Order: sequence, then structure tokens, then C-alpha cells
Amino acid sequence: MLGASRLLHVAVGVIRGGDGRILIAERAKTAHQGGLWEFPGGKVEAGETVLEALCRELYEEVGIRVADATPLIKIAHDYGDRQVLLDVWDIRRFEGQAHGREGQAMQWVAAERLNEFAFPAANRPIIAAARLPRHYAILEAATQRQALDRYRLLIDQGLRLIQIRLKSLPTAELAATLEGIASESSGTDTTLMINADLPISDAGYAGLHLSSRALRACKARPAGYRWVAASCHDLAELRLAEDLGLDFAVLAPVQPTSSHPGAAALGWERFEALVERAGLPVYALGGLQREDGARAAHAGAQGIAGIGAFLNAAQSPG
Ligand SMILES: Nc1nc2c([nH]c(=O)n2[C@@H]2O[C@H](COP(=O)(O)OP(=O)(O)OP(=O)(O)O)[C@@H](O)[C@H]2O)c(=O)[nH]1
Ligand SMILES: [Mg+2]
Repeated sequence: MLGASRLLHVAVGVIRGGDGRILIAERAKTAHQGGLWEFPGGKVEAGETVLEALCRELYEEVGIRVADATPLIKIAHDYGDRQVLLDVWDIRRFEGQAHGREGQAMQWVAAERLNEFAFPAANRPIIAAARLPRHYAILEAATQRQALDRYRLLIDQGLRLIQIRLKSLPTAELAATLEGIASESSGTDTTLMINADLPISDAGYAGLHLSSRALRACKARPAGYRWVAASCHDLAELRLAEDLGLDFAVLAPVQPTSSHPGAAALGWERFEALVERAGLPVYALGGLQREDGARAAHAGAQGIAGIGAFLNAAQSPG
């Protein structure tokens, strides 16, 4: 853990153009972590809020005026010669044409291509956060028919990251259900995360979701998946997910929930304190609705995860 007083507080912007591409810039060869790519930003000066620093830096470096910024992720990192707290914000509305005002090379890059560029070590979870959506749906169902109906409802509502949990589905219906979902998602931009506790060997899905029990039994990051995530309930489990190099976590339960009636709720304050110490994107889960999205972002969350949260609301996800 890094001592707060030694941390260099840095305001960083993930700036998204109208087509969804993200602005990256090349760091000067002579700078700290020089020659690598970065998201524009810079040090918070004495007497400034982080948002003031973000707006100033983004004007100085790329000539844009920020119109709206939402917290994305905070990452503390120790480079040995310097300890930084990267305070990263999502910027989807701004004025002006971005251009390298300090002579630096710049590029607009599709989120899924960010991994092709060399960034400083602290940026790994930031890139995951920039690529992940704000909503993570968890699919549960009692029958194959209900599973497919709910899957289509989630897709219609704009959900693009979906965990196939299906622990209440009769085992006899599992294989056909997984195949049905896989064929519906094939060729689309949906990312499916298969729950590791399901009694199947390999569904061929892009992602794996570990229950906290599966996480605790893990010695290394499971191979063969583009995304690996885990369910966590406390700091020890979040640290384990981070140390295994997982891509994101779900922390629960934030509020009391009917699906886990016995579990003690964390509440937003405790949730925020835990997320602040985690080095990977964390979704908030448990008794939440879409309307809790802003609250979750301000508590440091990547967004909201839910079983029921996305099945009834008719709005599109943000
Ligand atoms: N802006 C930015 N800084 C990053 C990123 N990742 C990362 O580790 N850093 C680190 O954050 C620290 C501060 O960033 P900076 O060099 O942009 O600060 P600045 O604009 O105020 O620079 P200056 O000292 O030339 O005025 C550096 O140690 C840098 O290595 C990133 O994606 N964007
Ligand atoms: Mg800078």
C-alpha cells in the first residue's frame, strides 16, 4: 500500500470522440516513462481540485475545453522512482478540435485496439476500464426458454457484457442453452462471460467469471480467455483478483438483496473505501438499479452489475 502523502496526484482524461474512438498521445522521450503512449493529463497543482487540473491540463496539452467528465477509475502505482495516483475521468463531451499543442504525436484509437500500444505499467487497469461498459448483466433463468428470452431482452436494452450464470437451470438443459446463446451472440459485439462453477468443460466463450470460491482456489490466471473476472466480497478477494492479473471484479452486496438474503450489505461508504484500494475496475452489485449508476461512478465503480436490474428498466444504458 502506498502512503497517501507520497503520492503524486495526476488528473487523466479518457477522451472519446463522436465515433467512440479514444485519444492517446506520445510522451516526450525525456519525460518520466518517456516514449510510451498515454492518456492526456498531468499533475494536480497546489490549491486545485482534480477536475480543475483535468480541465487545465487537457486545454494545455490538446486544446480542448471539457464540457462533462465522469469518474472512470483511480489507480495508485509505485514506479520505484515515483509514486502516482492516476485519477482517470471519462470525457464524452468537449469543445474544440483536439491537437497536440506541445508537439506530441496523437492518435484516435478504437477501444479494443488500445492493447496494441505500449503504455506505462500503471495503465493496464485503465485500459481495461476504458474498454469495459458501465453495465454488467448477469443472466439467471429457470428454463432454457426463459434464458434465451432474457438474453434477447438484455441485448435489446443495449447490454454488451453478460455473465452466463445459469446456476438455477436444470443441468440437462445447460448444454443446449449455452449453444443457443453462443449462436445468437456470434458475429456481434457482445462479450459473454461464462461462470466458472457451471458443470461444463469449455463453452468456447471469450470470458470467464470466477465465483469468490473459484477465485480463492486459483493459483494463476486461467488461460485461454480474453477476459477473466471474479466475484469479491472483501479486500482480500479484491487483492487476490488483482494479483492474479484479472481484468475486473464485482464487489457485493452493496445493498441488501433478495437473491442473497443472509449476506450483510457493504453500503456505499464501505464499497468506496474498498474500491479505492483495488487496482482493477470494480462493478457494484447487490440491490441496485440503473438509476444508481451515477452514485456508483462517484464511489469509484466501473458501473453497475445486476441480475434483475436490467430486465425491467426500459432506458438504454449509459
Ligand atoms: N498524463 C498521464 N500520465 C501518466 C499516465 N500513466 C502514467 O503512469 N502517468 C504518470 O503520471 C505522471 C504525471 O504525468 P505528466 O507527465 O503528464 O504530468 P504533467 O503533464 O504535469 O507534466 P510536466 O511535469 O511536464 O508538467 C508521470 O509520472 C507519468 O509517468 C497516463 O496515461 N497519462
Ligand atoms: Mg502531461
